[in-house]
Amino acid sequence: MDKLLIRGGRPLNGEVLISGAKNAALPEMCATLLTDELVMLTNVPRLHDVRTMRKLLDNMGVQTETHGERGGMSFHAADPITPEAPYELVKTMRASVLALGPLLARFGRARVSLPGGCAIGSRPVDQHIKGLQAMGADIVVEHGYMVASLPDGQTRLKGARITTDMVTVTGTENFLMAACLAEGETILENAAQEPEITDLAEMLIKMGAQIEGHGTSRIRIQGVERLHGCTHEVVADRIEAGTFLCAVAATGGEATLQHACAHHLDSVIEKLREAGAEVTAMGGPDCESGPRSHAIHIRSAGAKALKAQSFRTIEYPGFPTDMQAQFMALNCVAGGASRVTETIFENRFMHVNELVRLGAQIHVDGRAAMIDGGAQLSGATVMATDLRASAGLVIAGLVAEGETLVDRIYHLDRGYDQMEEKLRGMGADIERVS
Ligand SMILES: CC(=O)N[C@H]1[C@@H](OP(=O)(O)OP(=O)(O)OC[C@H]2O[C@@H](n3ccc(=O)[nH]c3=O)[C@H](O)[C@@H]2O)O[C@H](CO)[C@@H](O)[C@@H]1O
Ligand SMILES: C=C(OP(=O)(O)O)C(=O)O
Repeated sequence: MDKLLIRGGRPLNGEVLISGAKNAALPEMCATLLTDELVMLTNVPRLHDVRTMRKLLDNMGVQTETHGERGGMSFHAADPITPEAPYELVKTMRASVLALGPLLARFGRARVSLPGGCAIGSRPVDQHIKGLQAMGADIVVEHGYMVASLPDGQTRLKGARITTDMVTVTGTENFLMAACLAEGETILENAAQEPEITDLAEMLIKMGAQIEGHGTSRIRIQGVERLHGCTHEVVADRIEAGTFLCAVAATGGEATLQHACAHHLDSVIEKLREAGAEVTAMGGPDCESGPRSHAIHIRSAGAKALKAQSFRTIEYPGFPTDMQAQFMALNCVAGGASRVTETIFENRFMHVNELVRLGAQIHVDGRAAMIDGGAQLSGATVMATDLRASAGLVIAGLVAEGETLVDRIYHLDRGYDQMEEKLRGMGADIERVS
């Protein structure tokens, strides 16, 4: 099993290229199931989850191919397609639930295993099921599978007004994809507003979908009979960018994150600025022109010169839960006390015990973690427990004195594209060991 060996205490400097977003690429790969024409994605990140999703699509009968160095990947879901996502392929990946909406919309039936993914909470899919049922699907859960079909004589889902009990990212994506091929109008109330949803909607519009209001809490979709092929560039990964920003803030240094869009990270950047780091957005106020014209510059005098910041995780545009562990690592070494409240997932503090092993001062009380900053971390062997927890431990290792060994980095490989190469390129002493 691979581990990361980090010798801490070096500043990070230079340039780093931010990859396409895992959380946009995965739904967009599923969206290719909505048409029998060829779909080309570019800027697809090289990640374990992407490879798993590709295997899942291959297994259904989709013809997939990679193209060139720049993350090009084509998908051709021509008939016959087996509308099934088996447990063996989906057990490590939550995003597999995103196959349900497109399969049901195009083929009128689907059999999708209940998903796995990071162990950060119970993560039910009741809202997905309820929403698709509102669109006329019959769905039963049996033997660990969601088995979905349309009533006899019905060939398409029906448009519906769907109001979810809470804001759900993959739920919104499933309904959005399903609604594109449904009969009539679907209105999604309480929709998630994450940039990855906007990116997915823009891809679907290129495929011929009629969508309005994406990026707001009310999305309106007019169903069409068929969608066609398109070429689409995956939006930059704001969480990868945020992770590198926290790493540079903690170690000190000056770096430019190419292709990253500052606007997608407003809540994190505001906290970094309040902490005392200098962060500059480059390439305009929004990200509509695509990832390649944007960058973020950061300069930090190092954690000792920064002030720890309290925050609460909340849906976009609030502070992302996927950045909680990384910013907490920064708070451990920046000066002063802070409070981090996790409101999205009930079990997303598993990195705390590992950070404590490195010398951090953290006390957890329910959904809040109280951190006494200014810790002098010292290297140790720590265990990665989930994707973003792993990233938090890497940041802590980069500032800790001596050697830190981060074990179980298969979690990290699910969602970060060549993280250690990128960090090494910025001056970190980090290597992968078996
Ligand atoms: C592949 C992907 O894009 N994953 C992201 C997605 O996960 P994911 O889409 O799984 O997270 P959701 O937005 O659905 O979850 C939000 C909250 O709603 C609850 N819930 C959700 C659906 C449901 O049917 N029932 C239910 O109770 C969840 O347990 C959680 O407490 O959004 C999360 C929250 O921003 C991010 O951490 C993940 O990185
Ligand atoms: C928790 C995450 O991923 P997933 O939803 O795929 O488990 C994440 O991206 O931080």
